[in-house]
Amino acid sequence: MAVDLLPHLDLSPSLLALLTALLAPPALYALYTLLTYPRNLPPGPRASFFGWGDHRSLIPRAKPWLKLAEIGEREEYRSRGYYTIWTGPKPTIVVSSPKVAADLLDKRSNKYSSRPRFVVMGELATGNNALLFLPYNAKWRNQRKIYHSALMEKRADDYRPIQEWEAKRLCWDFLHHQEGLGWEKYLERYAASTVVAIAYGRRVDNVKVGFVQSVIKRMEDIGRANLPGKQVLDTYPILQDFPEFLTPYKKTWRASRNESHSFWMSLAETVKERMRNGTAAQSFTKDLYERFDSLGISEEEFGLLTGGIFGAGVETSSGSLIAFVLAMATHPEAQRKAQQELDQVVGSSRSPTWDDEENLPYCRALLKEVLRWRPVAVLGGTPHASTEDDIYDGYDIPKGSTILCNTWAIHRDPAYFPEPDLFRPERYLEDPRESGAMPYPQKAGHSAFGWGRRICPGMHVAERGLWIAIVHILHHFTLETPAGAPKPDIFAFTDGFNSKAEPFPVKVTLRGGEEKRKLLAREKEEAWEALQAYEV
Ligand code: HEM
Repeated sequence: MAVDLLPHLDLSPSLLALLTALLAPPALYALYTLLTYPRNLPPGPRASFFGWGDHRSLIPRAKPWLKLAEIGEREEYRSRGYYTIWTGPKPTIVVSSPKVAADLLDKRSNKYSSRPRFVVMGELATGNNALLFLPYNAKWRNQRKIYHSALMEKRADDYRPIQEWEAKRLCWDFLHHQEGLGWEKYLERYAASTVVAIAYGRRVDNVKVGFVQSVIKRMEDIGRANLPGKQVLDTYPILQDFPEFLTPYKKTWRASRNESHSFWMSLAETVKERMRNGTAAQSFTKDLYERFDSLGISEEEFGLLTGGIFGAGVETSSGSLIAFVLAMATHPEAQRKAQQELDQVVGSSRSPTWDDEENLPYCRALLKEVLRWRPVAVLGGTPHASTEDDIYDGYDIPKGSTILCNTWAIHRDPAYFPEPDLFRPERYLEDPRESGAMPYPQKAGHSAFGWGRRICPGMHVAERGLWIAIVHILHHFTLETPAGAPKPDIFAFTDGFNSKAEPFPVKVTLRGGEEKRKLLAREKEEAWEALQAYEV
């Protein structure tokens, strides 16, 4: 009798049959995969359970990029710049070298532009309709084309006026912050307002309003849910096929999907309402409503596309601006040089404008260095997956592998960025051949916006928004650590797939006297008037 084989467990035959039915398919699948998998994968740390699925215990749930970077630093992987780990039935290739990331995701983007299977966020929570989690398929291509048409470099210029007006409003906020904590909320408001204006043609005067808080919370939840190895369902998608009574969470995620859809559509509805009464400002949502019939998307895709801008753009932009303030508070020399350049080019009687950009190379380099020094999307945003078997550098990378680019490690590779923790905009002005640094394989000089065909479609809008805010702040204020306060810790960053600096106190000093104050007041009034078109 089968039960006698397990004398200590008093299992009834029917329970045993049920257990066998449940466990046999995954066990056979695991065995099949183990036996048929290529042996010649890029080397990686040993996993204890027959090399199977056990690296999750090696990688902490909090800030995994640090441990992943540390493994990449080990003697045996350092020169190669990548290694294999297992967090489920498919291998994950962790990349910490700029060259390898560019070789795979940029140069071979035809093979490396998909996503791993995201059972939770992709299938259950968004019904395979959200661009960020979609595999490389026709639906993804269609959505990507829609984003491209609205956010490409030329179209990004259309959003410059709103970014500039909001930068003036931001300066007004900074004028009223003397020293201490709490200044981040001004940057969060700026980021939310510019991004929401692009998405829905409405501005945000206070980040505490319900719909903004709701999106921020949603993004934090996604961030937490989306870290590698965090979701057992993503690790073992086969669990998804288990009957509903064994997987009650499916119901919860379905409810969450419906609730999200209603939320995104309620935001879009406000645009429709204003289109009806002729008061809608230009926005991505308005544009999509006008072209809806020719777009070939469902209503759910529509809600996720319009909400996606909001979701993807706010936390990333504000986190980058917070990193900028951290850099200024800890590297006064860089701040002084940027201010000198601004004083020479702009003078003190006006604020910088877009026309000044080409004459401000140091400020442009400073923005690049912010994005390099403390990238918000520390693990490259969302991992890529391969859609074909490949051989790289003599190693097999089988179809379906996850490619996890550890941007934190990539941006700290000393061969490309000597003394990587130093904030040094000069890196972007020096000839790499003279400075001894290797030329970065991506044209931008950093990978803060990702790689290849999945590269951030909002990067042009984002860069413009960061640039105009940064030059306004630097031109009008000096940022420093208040007297008596400890120097901020440049390594104190939050967890989540978008990571930002932990709060630290800052002293904000106006660069100039009464004339400067009057200039800021006047510009704020002008901006305020122009922004009325975006008030709801
Ligand atoms: C400083 C600000 C931003 C940073 C650092 C950033 C970074 C990133 C990164 C690293 C990715 C993943 C790329 C990859 O998979 O290789 C990404 C994807 C994405 N970003 Fe951004 N982003 C920013 C702002 C924005 C803005 C303003 C928008 C919209 C207007 C946006 C929309 C998106 C979308 C829709 C995706 C998904 C693309 C896809 O999966 O095909 N982002 N972003």
